[in-house]
Amino acid sequence: MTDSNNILEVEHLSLHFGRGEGLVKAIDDVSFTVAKGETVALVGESGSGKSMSALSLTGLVPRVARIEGGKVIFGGQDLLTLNERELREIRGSRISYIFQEPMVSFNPVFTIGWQIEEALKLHRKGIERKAEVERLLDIVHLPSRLAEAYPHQMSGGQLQRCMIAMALACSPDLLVADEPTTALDVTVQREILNLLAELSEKTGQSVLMITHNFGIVADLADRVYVMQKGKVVEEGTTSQVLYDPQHQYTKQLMAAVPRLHPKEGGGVGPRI
Ligand SMILES: Nc1ncnc2c1ncn2[C@@H]1O[C@H](COP(=O)(O)OP(=O)(O)OP(=O)(O)O)[C@@H](O)[C@H]1O
Repeated sequence: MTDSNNILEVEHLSLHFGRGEGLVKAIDDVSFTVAKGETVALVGESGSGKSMSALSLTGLVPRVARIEGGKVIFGGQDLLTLNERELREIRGSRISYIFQEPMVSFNPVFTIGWQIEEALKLHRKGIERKAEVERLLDIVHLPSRLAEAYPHQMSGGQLQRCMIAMALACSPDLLVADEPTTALDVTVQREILNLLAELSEKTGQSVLMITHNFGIVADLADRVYVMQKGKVVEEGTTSQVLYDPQHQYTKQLMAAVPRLHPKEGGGVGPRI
């Protein structure tokens, strides 16, 4: 059923790899929604199907993957029915991704400013690009002079901020952040998470967050879907899931989050 407040509705999505003995149901009848301005987390351990769920929105799954059924309703259309050219239009302009490793997402031989300008050329013709690059760097709290820097001249945290600026370059309706802080050290993780929280609060950006870390969920998400072996095993508002988890797997995942103050108990800690 379509709710006009939802920006994304994934319905009964299934995606398989292999056949027979080697069959892997990477996504097994998964449904979730993201409303306008909402931050939704897909959380689960490695291999639970989070990334495939995020990538299948815009057809970024490996060639050997088979979509076995379901719908991805976005902007009034089912993205699973679109061809590659149509999907390319959506990718980067209406749905943007931030991945774990910012270093591999940038071309080492061009400056950051040049690369953000290229994204603007593709998706937002007719705007003053230099000024827009400055504005985007400012949104992610980077000085405009870094437009002239090359990727190798930046720290991991600065690069991840640039990645976010790049993802915002086309004012996407949905930002998909796939483990955006996993490759960063702890204090930098905190800064990037604060930035994402600020974006969603100040600009109403809808975010789909992929994470294995319940600490991140507690800080950022409005609602949570817990995934295990390709299925959603529990869903609810963040406080429902954190404070009153129903499924044994959710309880185990929460117990696995290291606490800064183990003796205090309670809460999902830590705030990384
Ligand atoms: N190219 C592939 N060929 C076969 N199986 C794959 C392939 N890519 C992913 N899978 C399988 O699909 C399942 C879901 O993978 P997915 O990457 O979505 O998990 P995940 O929850 O995002 O974990 P991670 O955080 O480790 O990426 C896993 O069982 C994985 O082994």
